Amino acid sequence: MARKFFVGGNFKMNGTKESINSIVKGLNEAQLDSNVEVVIAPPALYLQLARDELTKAGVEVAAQNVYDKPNGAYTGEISVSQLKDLGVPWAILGHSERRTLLQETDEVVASKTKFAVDGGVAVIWCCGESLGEREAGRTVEVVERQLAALAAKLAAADWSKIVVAYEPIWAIGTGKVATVQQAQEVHEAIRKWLRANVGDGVADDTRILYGGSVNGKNCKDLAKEKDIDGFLVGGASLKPEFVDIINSNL
Ligand SMILES: O=C(COP(=O)(O)O)NO
Repeated sequence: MARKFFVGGNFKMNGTKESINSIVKGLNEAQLDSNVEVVIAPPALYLQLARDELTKAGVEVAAQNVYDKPNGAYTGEISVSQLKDLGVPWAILGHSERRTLLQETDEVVASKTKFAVDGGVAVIWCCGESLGEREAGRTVEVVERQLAALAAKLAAADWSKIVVAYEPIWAIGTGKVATVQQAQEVHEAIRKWLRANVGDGVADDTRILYGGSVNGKNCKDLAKEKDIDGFLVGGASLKPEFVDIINSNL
């Protein structure tokens, strides 16, 4: 099955009602490649606004986190069932900023991912290594460790609700994008791991996104790589060039 190109916009803890309205309006009016699946992830406080204002076919909204328990006494957490109630079909989980700043472990991320998928919310699952791990030649080892923790929780059918995002921590927010070769090498290793440990169908069908200083200029060369199926974009998703990244295959 051909993998549909996928571009996610991770707004992180940025934006106001006005700025998010403006981004959504811009997407509603933009000429977007119809062969691309687009998901934007505003801060949780603005999910309803984005959901209600978004009219563009092929563009959905995502939360930036969920909790892995049913509704209840979990102050401050984000509920899967309430995302469904709001009509939010996606969540970004395991972002390196939550793994490092909030100490989310491989197991916590895997548990949240399984809980979200079981609750009907599809997941952009993030992985990636630190600069120290890359310099020590441990990139693939780290990503495989993260994948193994995820696979241990998932049933085979769950993978159809998962998009993998490889985001080298040293490229996030730094302007230092991975080279095409660096990115393709890790994407190829991820797909190889999926083939060996989950199966051919999941390996062939799972979109693997690259994230880390993607912009309107570097996206085209990255998009040409056989195992790069799209992007998870941070800073540039807040700018008009996000449309260029969505259209990077045109
Ligand atoms: O964290 C990122 C990437 O951020 P930047 O594009 O700003 O490097 N995506 O989730």
